[in-house]
Amino acid sequence: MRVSISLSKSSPSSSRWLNRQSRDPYVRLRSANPQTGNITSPVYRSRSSFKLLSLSKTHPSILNPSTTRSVVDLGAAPGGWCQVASNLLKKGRGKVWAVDILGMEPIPGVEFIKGDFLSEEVRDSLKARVQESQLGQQRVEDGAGEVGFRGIDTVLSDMMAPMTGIRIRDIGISLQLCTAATIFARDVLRKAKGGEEVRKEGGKKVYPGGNLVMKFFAHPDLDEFRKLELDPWFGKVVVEKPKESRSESSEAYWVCLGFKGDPDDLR
Ligand SMILES: C[S@@+](CC[C@H](N)C(=O)[O-])C[C@H]1O[C@@H](n2cnc3c(N)ncnc32)[C@H](O)[C@@H]1O
Repeated sequence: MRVSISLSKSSPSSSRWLNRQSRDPYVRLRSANPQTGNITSPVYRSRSSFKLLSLSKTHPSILNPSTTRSVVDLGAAPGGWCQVASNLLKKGRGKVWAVDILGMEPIPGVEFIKGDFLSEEVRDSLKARVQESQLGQQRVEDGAGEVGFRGIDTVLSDMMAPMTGIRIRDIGISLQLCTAATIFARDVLRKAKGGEEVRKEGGKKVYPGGNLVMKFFAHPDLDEFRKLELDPWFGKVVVEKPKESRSESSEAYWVCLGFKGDPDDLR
């Protein structure tokens, strides 16, 4: 049996989607030459890029060209967030490690692993690569000697599996992905050193320690997750719904600033 997909006889839902895409300013902006405004090949690979640009404008410490040197991007394909991160860090000496179940075209300065982040093997491989690369770099900079793992400056997670429309299931998947990303982030993020103070830069507070930016879907179970698993571990946790995120979507982002480490060790 041959199955054909036709855009000419579109179903009501695909017409709605096409209609929405044609009216979406961020879909158009994605393809506009920043100098001329003419539509060319896409500047960013995804509409999501504008969400990260917006989040980093509000919270500059998550991708700061002079202080951020290492970024991990979870659920990275097709690569919009990686583009934003590697562009912002270009002036410094930043490096990005990215993971996705789907493949991704290469981006300079980004090391990509194709795999399911829910698999322990994939998480271990990512962690090993990050640690090895960072230690290698420090050995060169410090002229060998005893060097430790400095820790990652920012972990980003825009991971989301395709929505099933069954709310309880979609929330369950979101919780599962957030749990995996949080456990990983706790393992690799740079920890604030004892005595390091919150400082101000450009009128904004900068919390010592690494940062985690993570997509979630609004639900009381996820509020509970934040209270138990994020708030005690970071200097500050805020919920952001960038204007580029569609209002009909219940997605939002936790911006977790200043990783403090295990609250039990701090008591
Ligand atoms: C919203 S898209 C990310 C878009 C990306 N931030 C960008 O700007 O191009 C969500 C991504 O999460 C990925 N994803 C979902 N579950 C995953 C998993 N278990 N492991 C790895 N990637 C996963 C999907 O394959 C998808 O590419």
